[in-house]
Amino acid sequence: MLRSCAPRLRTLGALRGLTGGARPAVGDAGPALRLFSSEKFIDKDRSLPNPSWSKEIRLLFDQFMKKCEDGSWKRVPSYRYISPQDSKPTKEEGQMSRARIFSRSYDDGLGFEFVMFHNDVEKRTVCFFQGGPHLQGPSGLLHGGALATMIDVTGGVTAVMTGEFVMTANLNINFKRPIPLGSVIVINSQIDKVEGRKFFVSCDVQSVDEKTLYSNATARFFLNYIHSD
Ligand SMILES: CCCCCCCCCCCC(=O)SCCNC(=O)CCNC(=O)[C@H](O)C(C)(C)COP(=O)(O)OP(=O)(O)OC[C@H]1O[C@@H](n2cnc3c(N)ncnc32)[C@H](O)[C@@H]1OP(=O)(O)O
Repeated sequence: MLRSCAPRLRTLGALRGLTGGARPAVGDAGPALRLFSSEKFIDKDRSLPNPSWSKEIRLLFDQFMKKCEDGSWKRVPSYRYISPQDSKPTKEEGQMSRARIFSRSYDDGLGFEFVMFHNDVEKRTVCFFQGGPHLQGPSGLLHGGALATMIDVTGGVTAVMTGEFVMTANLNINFKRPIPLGSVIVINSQIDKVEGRKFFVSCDVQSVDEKTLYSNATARFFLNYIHSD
């Protein structure tokens, strides 16, 4: 029986519903923003171009927004918070009142700049990602943990759009080639199989011209039941 994550689940389900089947505005997840608005607080959808986006990621964005016109693809909105309850300044004191989604915790251009598009029929998600200067690992290269985060989130979104609220059970990543910091990469993620509450996902990470395979990964995401006591 789902309890404490029910509101979150409802939200994710509703968000999935919006992106999965609702009447979407062209390429958008429909009125998803309303899910995150309250009288005082409207969380900004961060999966939209901002001045830090390079020409390359903007071009990819435009290409996929066109693919959304027939409804086969949907742009996945992305916010600093995962549910309306989080999106309003929480009543919690101290540090926890500042909790937000890790991959949306940097100012524009400094960290994770990305946009995802999901295809419900093909059960796959494409993420265009541009890693900012605060994600540096070895000099001039993207930190492996930053790439792992994007693989985790992209795979998680692929499962969420197919299932409901998920938790990552494991993530197996092969780092094949270093990724120049600031470059745009393409993360392709798909559901390989679903066994009960387990989603088996595979991802590959390529350069935009598809000439370089930077990484490949497999992951398992679990529908996260909160067992009744
Ligand atoms: C639109 C945008 C929205 C936003 C969308 C954003 C998506 C965000 C995605 C990021 C998500 C995260 O980072 S989540 C944060 C990182 N992950 C975590 O903190 C997860 C911590 N771990 C757990 O909560 C738990 O271990 C679970 C939920 C993973 C599994 O617990 P459980 O459900 O109790 O499972 P349990 O009964 O132990 O085992 C059930 C079966 O699964 C198997 N199993 C259990 N763990 C594993 C494992 N790690 N790898 C393989 N198999 C496993 C067991 O062998 C057993 O097999 P059998 O006997 O059935 O054969």
